[in-house]
Amino acid sequence: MQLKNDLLLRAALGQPTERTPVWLMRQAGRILPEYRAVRERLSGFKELVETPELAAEVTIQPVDLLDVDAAIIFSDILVVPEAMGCTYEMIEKRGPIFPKTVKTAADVDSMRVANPHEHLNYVLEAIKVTKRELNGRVPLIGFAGAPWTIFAYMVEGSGSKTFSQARKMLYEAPELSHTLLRKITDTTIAYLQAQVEAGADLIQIFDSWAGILPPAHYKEFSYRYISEICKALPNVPVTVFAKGAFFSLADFAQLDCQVIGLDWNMNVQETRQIIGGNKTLQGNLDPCALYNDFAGVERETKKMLDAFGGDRHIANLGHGVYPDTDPEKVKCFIQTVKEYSQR
Ligand SMILES: Cc1c2[nH]c(c1CCC(=O)O)Cc1[nH]c(c(CCC(=O)O)c1C)Cc1[nH]c(c(CCC(=O)O)c1C)Cc1[nH]c(c(C)c1CCC(=O)O)C2
Repeated sequence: MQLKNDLLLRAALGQPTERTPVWLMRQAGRILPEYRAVRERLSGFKELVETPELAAEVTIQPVDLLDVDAAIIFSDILVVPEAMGCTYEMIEKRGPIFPKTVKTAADVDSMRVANPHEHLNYVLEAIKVTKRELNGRVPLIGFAGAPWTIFAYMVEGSGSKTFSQARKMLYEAPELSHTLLRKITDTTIAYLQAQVEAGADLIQIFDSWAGILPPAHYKEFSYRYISEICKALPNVPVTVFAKGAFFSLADFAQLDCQVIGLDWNMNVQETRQIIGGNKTLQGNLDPCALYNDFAGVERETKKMLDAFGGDRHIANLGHGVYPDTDPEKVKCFIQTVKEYSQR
């Protein structure tokens, strides 16, 4: 189906746009009272993720309420370990935990390469329902975690400041680590290809825990698998967002992907120089800039837009929007991008 607003796709592919497209990582979620209303009727986060009609409803909420230029399918990166046999629980106000972690050769052996049509069909259904209900208003972004970030949760068993259990495994058992990363990568490739078949218009890979690895480990245990995933998705624009991976940007310039996401620590001009002119950059306002008053939000957003200079840019935050952000400030960010970037 023809998209009515294809700014995101054109910007990703380096085609001219009348203005800079804008969306927010984690736009579907707790910042919206309308999301919390849906969520409160349910047993928990997983019921929402696993019920395609409800997932579609909250996916579309930010398009209706915030007027963003893209929808991102409501799901989580942790559905992948679950499909492989490592189930998660989402604990209110604390985050995810995995009752059974993956550490030994027997644990790794017990993990399966998931078949997306069998083990993740609820996400594919949610994409189909969302595409139907969006009716071409804006593109739909599909996503998955990078294998290293998924590995980190499976081994650690929860969020962590250091993920020292996961990093320890890379030193103690590098081959076993690769065996697990291989299974995660194979699952992720099949899953993302299925998302594209189901209707996803662009794919984003989240490497949320990129920044905790030393550069050599990053190259060996993360970058090479991301590179493989990009190569397996030749027919759709791909965004790689690796938080904290400033040390790997020269490698990222070589990826078969169209867009590189910047976190708020990354210097825009330096990143552009390293990446070169053939990729689009996405980002990178500090999520905390949205705690400013309205004039401050406007000022910081304009500064960010000036740094990117208009072309080959998708406006976003440097990481997910924080749950206690005032939706009116989010709207101010979006409106400022739309008005100030008019060409
Ligand atoms: C690391 C990571 C996770 N999940 C995700 C990442 C990568 C992006 C990043 O770095 O932020 C990705 C994610 N999670 C969610 C989305 C939905 C789409 C969107 O971006 O709007 C996306 C893209 C929903 C969610 N995933 C989660 C919520 C909150 C759960 C709730 O409704 O109570 C939502 C809306 C829960 C979640 N899921 C995860 C954690 C650590 C937590 C708890 C802390 C938190 O809330 O941020 C794992």
